[in-house]
Formats: sequence, C-alpha cells, structure tokens
Amino acid sequence: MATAAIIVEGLRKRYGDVQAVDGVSLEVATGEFYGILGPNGAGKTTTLELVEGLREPDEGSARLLGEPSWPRNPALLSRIGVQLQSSAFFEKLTAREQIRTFASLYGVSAQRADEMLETVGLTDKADVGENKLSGGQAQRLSIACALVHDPELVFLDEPTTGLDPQARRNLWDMLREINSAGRTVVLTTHYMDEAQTLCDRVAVMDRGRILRIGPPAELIRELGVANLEDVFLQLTGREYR
Ligand SMILES: Nc1ncnc2c1ncn2[C@@H]1O[C@H](COP(=O)(O)OP(=O)(O)OP(=O)(O)O)[C@@H](O)[C@H]1O
Repeated sequence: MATAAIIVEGLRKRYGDVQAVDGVSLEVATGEFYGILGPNGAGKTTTLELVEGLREPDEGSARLLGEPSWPRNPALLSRIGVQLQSSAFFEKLTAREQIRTFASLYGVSAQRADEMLETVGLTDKADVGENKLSGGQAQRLSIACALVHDPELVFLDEPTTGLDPQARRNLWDMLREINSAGRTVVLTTHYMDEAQTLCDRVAVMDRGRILRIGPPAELIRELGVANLEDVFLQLTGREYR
C-alpha cells in the first residue's frame, strides 16, 4: 500500500460537558478521496481541526505526510490546503486582492492566483469586495484560496453547502481533477449523493465516534440497503438532517 497521507490515532476532544470527538482513528492513503459524514454536531469539524493541527487534542495524535500536525508544524503549512467553514478573508480587499495575497504568502505568482479565480468561476467578481460577495461566491473564493499553492493534501469542510446545483457540479469537477492529479482530498459533507459520487471511502460519524469506514458501494452492499442515505439511517438510527 502507498504511504498513508494521514494517520490518526485515538483523537479525543471535550468542550465542557460535550465530548465532541471520542476516540477517532483513521488512515487516508496518498491520492485517496476521503469523506467524513455525520449529522450536525457529530464532531466532523472538530475532527478536521484536530487533524489539521488547528486545535490541540486532549488525547491522541495525527500525522500528515509523515509529520505530526500538533504542535503546529510550519513546515506542513505549505503542503496542505485548508478551507475553513467560517471565512477568514482579509478585510476590505476585493476577490482578486484576497487570492493574490494568499498566493504571495506561499510564494505563488499573481498569474496562478488569477487562474484559480477563473477555475472557481469568479473572474467577473474579481473587483468586488469580499463583503459584497454572495454566500456561494465567498465559499468558492475560500476554496480557491485553499488551493492556490497546489497543496498535496486538501481539507474541505462542507465545501458545497450554499452553492447552487451548477456551482456544485463545477466544484465536483474541480475536486475530481485535483484528485486525479494525485492530490489527497478529505472533505466533510451533508450531501450523500456528493459522498457517493466523489469519495473512494467514507467514514460515518455520530456523537464523536466513527461508526463505519468503507467505500460507499461496499457499505451499501454490506448493509443490504439501496443507497448511502440508507446506510446512514441504519447506522445512526436517524434521518440525515
Ligand atoms: N468551540 C466550541 N466550544 C464548545 N463546544 C463546541 C465548540 N465547537 C464545537 N462544539 C460542540 O462539539 C460538538 C461537535 O461539533 P462539530 O462542529 O465538530 O460538529 P460537526 O459534525 O462539524 O457539526 P456541523 O455539521 O453542524 O458542522 C457539538 O456538540 C458542538 O456544539
């Protein structure tokens, strides 16, 4: 098996009374497209943040590209791309200025930044201020900023939430291309069709724990159900939303 891009062992994180992540272990192979599924509050975002090294775990560890992600590791930052759920733009800059600023932090050319803007369909919004973009446009800009330095490992937290169907399909195509070029992609999603279409494997999460990991088709077969939505229902005992 190829070297694992991500190795997570026994991650735990508690916020007050809430055990948000309760012993998560998983491995993602280099070049894999991996999905984390779960209802609201399952612990997906916290898990991603622990894995990315943005949050300190109470217990457990994560290794990315062979390096521990905590304590925060500056050498890793240029090799990973992180799209955050809450936007983290510089104030008062236009879309073009935002992405060029991210690009320059990574030593990436302005030309490449403009190309990324084109890829996510925002060229006609290049001169619009970040606070004047629609939710979906801001979402696409944050994804473009996360990908501008062509990272080996990409983390996306509900990347298509808030996008219209066409923008969603465009983003799927883009993520498939990135993945075909050998990049490892990890995403969280609420959309079962998205997980089923894109992911090589999914981890189904609920109440801070992983209930099952496998390729969508295999999970569907194993549980003898019609689709991933039913897998989820059977594993968690509830509707997805
Ligand atoms: N900073 C925080 N302080 C306190 N509690 C938190 C914090 N962040 C998350 N939680 C709690 O931890 C649990 C897991 O939250 P998390 O955001 O990881 O779930 P999620 O699966 O990403 O949910 P969603 O699909 O709604 O984004 C929830 O009960 C949430 O209320």
